[in-house]
Formats: sequence, C-alpha cells, structure tokens
Amino acid sequence: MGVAVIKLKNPPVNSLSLEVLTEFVISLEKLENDKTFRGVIVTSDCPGIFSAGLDLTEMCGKSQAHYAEYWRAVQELWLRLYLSNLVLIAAINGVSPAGGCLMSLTCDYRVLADNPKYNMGLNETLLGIVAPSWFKDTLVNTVGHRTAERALQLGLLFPPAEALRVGMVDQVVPEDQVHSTALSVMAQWLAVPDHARQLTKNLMRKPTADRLVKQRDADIQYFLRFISRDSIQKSLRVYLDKLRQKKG
Ligand SMILES: CCCCCC/C=C/CC(=O)SCCNC(=O)CCNC(=O)[C@H](O)C(C)(C)COP(=O)(O)OP(=O)(O)OC[C@H]1O[C@@H](n2cnc3c(N)ncnc32)[C@H](O)[C@@H]1OP(=O)(O)O
Repeated sequence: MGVAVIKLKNPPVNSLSLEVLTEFVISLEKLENDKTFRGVIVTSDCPGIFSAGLDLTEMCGKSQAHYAEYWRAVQELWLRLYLSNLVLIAAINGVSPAGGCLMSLTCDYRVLADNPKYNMGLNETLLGIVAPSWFKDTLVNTVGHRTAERALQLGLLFPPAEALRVGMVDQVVPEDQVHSTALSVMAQWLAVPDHARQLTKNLMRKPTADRLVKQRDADIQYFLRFISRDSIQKSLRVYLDKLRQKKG
C-alpha cells in the first residue's frame, strides 16, 4: 500500500545530531517526491529508546556558526514533518523526551508501547532550558492549552497510561503489537482520498507552521542568544555530566 518505514538508528540513544536531522530530511523529501509512497511509519532501531531528543553535544561548547546550522536543521525537520503530505504514524517503541517527543507529535497518529519505562513529554525546563514557541504550539495543538501549560512548566514526562489519558498518544498497545497496530491504523488513514486528507491537514497545521516560517531567522538569532548564555551552557554541561556519571 505504499508505506515506508523510517527507523531511527543513532545508537546508543537516537539523539538527533546534525547528521541524523539532515539524513531524516533527505529521506522524507525522497519519499514525498516518490508517488508510490503515501505513508510513513516512524520508529526506532534502538531498543527501549525512541529518541533522546536533540543532541545536547551539538548545543554545548560549539561555535555560533554551528549553533545556527544546527538550529536551522531542527527547524527544517519540524517543518517537513509537520506539513508532510504523507500520512505519518509514530510507532513509539521506547522513551521519548523533549525533541524525541516533539518528533512524534508532528505525526498524524501515535501508537505507544505499553512499558512503564517509556515516558514521553517536553522536559526542557528540567534541563534549565525553554521549549521554543513552536514546540509549545505542537504540544498545545495535541493536548490542549491547560495540559500543555502544566506539562511544559513542570517538564513532565508521562508514562504510557498518562500519555493516553492526556491525549499525547492515540493508542497504547503491548510492545510486540506496536508495528502491526501502526500498519492497521495506516490502512485506515490511507482509505481517505489523499487530496482531501492533505488539504485538511494543511488547513489544520499551516497557521502554526507559518508562524515559524515567517520568522525563521529571528528564531535562529533568539536560539543563538539563548544557547550562548553562560548560565545555559553551564546547565547543559551539568545535565550532560549527570547523564554520563549515571553509569559510574
Ligand atoms: C529558545 C531556545 C530554546 C532551546 C531549546 C532546546 C531544545 C531542546 C530539546 C531537547 O530535545 S534537549 C534533549 C533532552 N533530552 C533529554 O533530556 C534526554 C536525556 N537522556 C536520557 O534521559 C537518557 O539518556 C535516556 C534517553 C532515558 C536513555 O537512558 P540510558 O540509561 O539508556 O542511556 P544513558 O546512559 O543515559 O545515555 C547513554 C549515552 O548517551 C548520552 N546521551 C543521552 N541523551 C543524550 C542527548 N539528548 N544528547 C546527547 N547525548 C545524550 C549520554 O550522555 C550517554 O553518553 P556516554 O558518553 O555514553 O556516557
């Protein structure tokens, strides 16, 4: 039925490095241009981890030019996913904090594996950083304003039952059924004529996407100022050190 599977593979935690973002955009572009494909299942090849989100090492101790290039790539992937003409279904087979969660929120439907470890949410505040307005918009458009406000301020990571309750995911299923469920949901979405579904998706999403499109450069400048602050660099270093020391 013209369904591709994109399996994120950047071990150990599928962090969204510049390379991963760039490759993802290229893969999506190819699929969008190949009329034999109408849908994509986005999933992970890393056991237990859908994606650890943006690659913290790309945002720490690097040059301004690097931060600008990185942030443009983050914007690009979000825009491509959010406005994709393809049906996108996230088969979430692992934990998905921050950018990992955001990626799934850009999809049309989310199936999450029922494993209490598989938390998801926008936890940026816990790192001492702030989710940008378009991350916030994506969450608000999915779960509503009040739930998003509480989740964002507290940096909440929701276990599967809670994620389902607040509408962050559409279905929670046993782990071994995530892929088959995503496939059967895909069949349902593909039963709708493409042009009508695509125009409707655009109607729902374009106003949100346009807010970023109209101020992409300003958004990059804002990111540069924010990420270059000594206090933010320090917070990121402390957070990364904590992650690294967990093993020791
Ligand atoms: C206006 C400006 C606004 C700026 C907004 C910026 C927005 C940012 C959004 C983001 O996505 S920030 C990233 C948020 N991500 C997280 O908080 C997740 C952090 N990671 C974890 O919680 C855990 O790693 C995990 C995903 C639950 C997996 O746990 P596990 O025990 O399996 O692995 P670890 O031992 O923790 O990690 C292995 C290895 O990977 C490194 N690592 C983990 N996450 C990241 C990451 N996001 N980026 C880069 N590297 C990461 C970790 O440090 C370990 O490295 P080591 O060298 O092997 O010790």
